[in-house]
This record gives sequence, C-alpha cells and structure tokens, in this order.
Amino acid sequence: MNAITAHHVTVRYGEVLAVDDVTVDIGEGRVCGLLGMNGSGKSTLFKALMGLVRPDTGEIRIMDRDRKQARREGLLAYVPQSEAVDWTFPVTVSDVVLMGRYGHLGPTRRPRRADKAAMRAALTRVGLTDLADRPIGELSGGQRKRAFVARGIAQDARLLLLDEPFAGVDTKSEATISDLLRELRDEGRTVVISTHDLASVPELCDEAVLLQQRVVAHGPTNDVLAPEVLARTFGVEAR
Ligand SMILES: Nc1ncnc2c1ncn2[C@@H]1O[C@H](COP(=O)(O)OP(=O)(O)OP(=O)(O)O)[C@@H](O)[C@H]1O
Repeated sequence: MNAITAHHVTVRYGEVLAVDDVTVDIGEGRVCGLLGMNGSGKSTLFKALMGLVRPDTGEIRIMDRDRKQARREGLLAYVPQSEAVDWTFPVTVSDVVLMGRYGHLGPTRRPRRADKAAMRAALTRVGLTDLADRPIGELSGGQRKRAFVARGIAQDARLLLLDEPFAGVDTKSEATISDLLRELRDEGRTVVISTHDLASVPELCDEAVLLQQRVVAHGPTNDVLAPEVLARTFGVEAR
C-alpha cells in the first residue's frame, strides 16, 4: 500500500500557481525528502495532503483512504514550520503532546490514563521528559520540533509530514531528530520532510522528490541529487 498517492494535484492561490499537476506515490516505511527552493510549493503540497487546502484539481489518497477518513483515523501527523506556530500560546509541552490523543479520547473528551501514558511514553522517546511542564514557547527550536514529533508519536500516526524540521536547529538536535525519524521509519511508519537544505538529505532520506511547482525528479536520493539534475533545476553548479 502507498502511504501517499497524489495524482495530478494542482493548487492555486488566486493567480498564483503554487502546485502544478503533481503526481507522486510514496510507499510505506520510507523517509522521503521533499526538496525545493523557497516558494516551490512544498508547504502547499503538505497542506493539500493534510486537507488544509483544497486542490483545484487532482486526487489524493492517504493509506488508501480519502484525506478526511485518514485524518479521522489519526493516520496523519503534521509538524508545521516554526513560523506557522504561535509560540506565545500558553500551553505546556505535555499539552502539545496530548493534542495527539484527541482522536483517541472517549466521550468525556478528557484525557484518560492511557492517553497520559501515551503522552509520557512519547516524551521519553524524544528525550523531553524533563521539560514536560514547560511552556512550549520556552523551548529551543530543536526541542520544539521534538515536541511536535512526540505529538505524532502519541497519536500513533502512520504518516508524519515535517515542514522544514531542521530550520533553526543546531547540528546536535538535527542528529537527534534524524535518528528519531529513522527509528519511526524502521517501525514501518512513513516520514516526509520538506527542506531547502540539501545537506541533511543523503544521510536521512531513502528517496527524494524535487519540486518546483511541478515534480522535477523523484527517485532514490542519490539520483535526485545528481549534479546534472540539480544544475537543470536550480540553474547552478551544485556540489
Ligand atoms: N495563503 C497563500 N496565499 C497566496 N499565496 C500563497 C499562499 N501560501 C503560499 N502562497 C504562494 O504559493 C507559492 C508556494 O508557496 P509554498 O509556501 O508552498 O512554498 P514552499 O516551497 O513551502 O516555500 P518555503 O520554502 O519558502 O516555505 C509561493 O509563491 C507563495 O508565495
């Protein structure tokens, strides 16, 4: 089964063509890099996959379900770009992680013992147990990313979409997050990261999609990062 099936997806914001006739299939149990320059449509494609924007045309299926059903089943988790989050919002790290349990809550909508246990297990997994009661806004960039990944783990999502997970994150945190994403992949989950920073990609990603409104290349990471492909896409000699 594919984790993501997107066929001929086009998204426009008024006059702006953000995503142009994108067709990508991504299998389960992979780490996939969604690569492209600023404005190439990466965030928009994520939002389309999440059901946060409605494509003008095209079909999207997540784990062989329509997006609504996939969201209802909690199959999808989204780690937004840092700029897209209001960090002054007064919630603690454990609150953020508990949000991953919304789909699991019973009729009272109050977290039960199992939800709190899942929250604590996820925090342990990402190494944030000691910071559980801190306001999320007081965390470093790397810790905030880990908190959102923990939310996806608590949710038991099968597909995690991470928008620029390494932006504003130091090398040590980047290594910690990469290790965690590989572990999630090894459990059979699918991880898609968007980035314009190609340095992190060869180590982490099994495959890559090069996006420039359209899909310019999709395949094994080394093929997509081949100098001639990058030169053709970015118009520069890339090392
Ligand atoms: N809400 C919006 N309304 C109008 N135009 C938008 C909106 N969001 C994005 N765009 C435009 O759509 C295009 C694609 O933007 P998008 O954010 O998807 O790119 P991106 O690859 O994620 O870029 P970045 O790496 O800078 O985050 C850009 O031209 C952007 O200006």
